[in-house]
Amino acid sequence: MSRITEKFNILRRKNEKALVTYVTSGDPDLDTTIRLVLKMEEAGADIIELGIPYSDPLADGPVIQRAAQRALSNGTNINSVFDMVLKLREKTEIPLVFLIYYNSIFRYGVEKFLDNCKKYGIDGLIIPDLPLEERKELKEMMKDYPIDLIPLVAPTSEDRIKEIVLDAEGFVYCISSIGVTGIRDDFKQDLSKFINKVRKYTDIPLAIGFGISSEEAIKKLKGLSDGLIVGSAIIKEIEEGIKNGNIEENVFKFVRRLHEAIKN
Ligand SMILES: O=P(O)(O)OC[C@@H](O)[C@@H](O)c1c[nH]c2ccccc12
Repeated sequence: MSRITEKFNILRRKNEKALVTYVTSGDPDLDTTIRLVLKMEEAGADIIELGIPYSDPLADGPVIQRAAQRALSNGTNINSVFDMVLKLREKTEIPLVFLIYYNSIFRYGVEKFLDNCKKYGIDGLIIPDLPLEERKELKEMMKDYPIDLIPLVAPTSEDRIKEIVLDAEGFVYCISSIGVTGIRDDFKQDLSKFINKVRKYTDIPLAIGFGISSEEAIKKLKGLSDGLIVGSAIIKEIEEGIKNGNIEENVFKFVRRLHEAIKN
């Protein structure tokens, strides 16, 4: 069983929801990313999404794009991220999920990439630009790897939802609304309808992401799914921290508040 599935099982037994937090690897540098992951875990994050910075991130909003720019400008690449993960894995067993564009995997070499994910202890992959066709191929290649391929599903037709979540592993990433990532917080009334539709076709845990940036939003949405994902709002805390020299403290306090909101 993957670390991700194990985590959701433990939480489910305690009747708790998962807090999933996102950071871009190498923003502002990889040593900080290590400390941030450990701080977020200490503050109560259950699963960590690690972004691999990419120059043409079509699903990313401006905040995450800025994070990628900072990471790329200090030379962060897939190999240096793997080195970082190796160091992280000496210190934590928290489930780690890569958020990576397919283009990057393809250029790196799919098999080499999967081998390294396994070797360094990456538990899942979220690939925003993976077409359904390539997905089948990748899925086939991944069957001997202990890595979950986590699908992204947006509000769309029921047939499409069914097809996307059919062979989901780890969790299903439910996109709260159409568009790019970013701070939004005005969720459509029919979000629960969409989540129920997804629920009809899979027993895998569901996590909602896109636009969740406050304790209020967490309280409003936590009843709908098994987990909630926060990205841009954390990057904003990092940006504040870059200005003030207290990145880790900012992120710790913010994630702690999100943790309180989701658990109570
Ligand atoms: O930033 P937000 O709105 O809080 O959404 C999470 C999101 O940033 C993170 O999961 C993510 C980062 N890059 C992505 C690309 C596609 C889908 C999701 C993502």
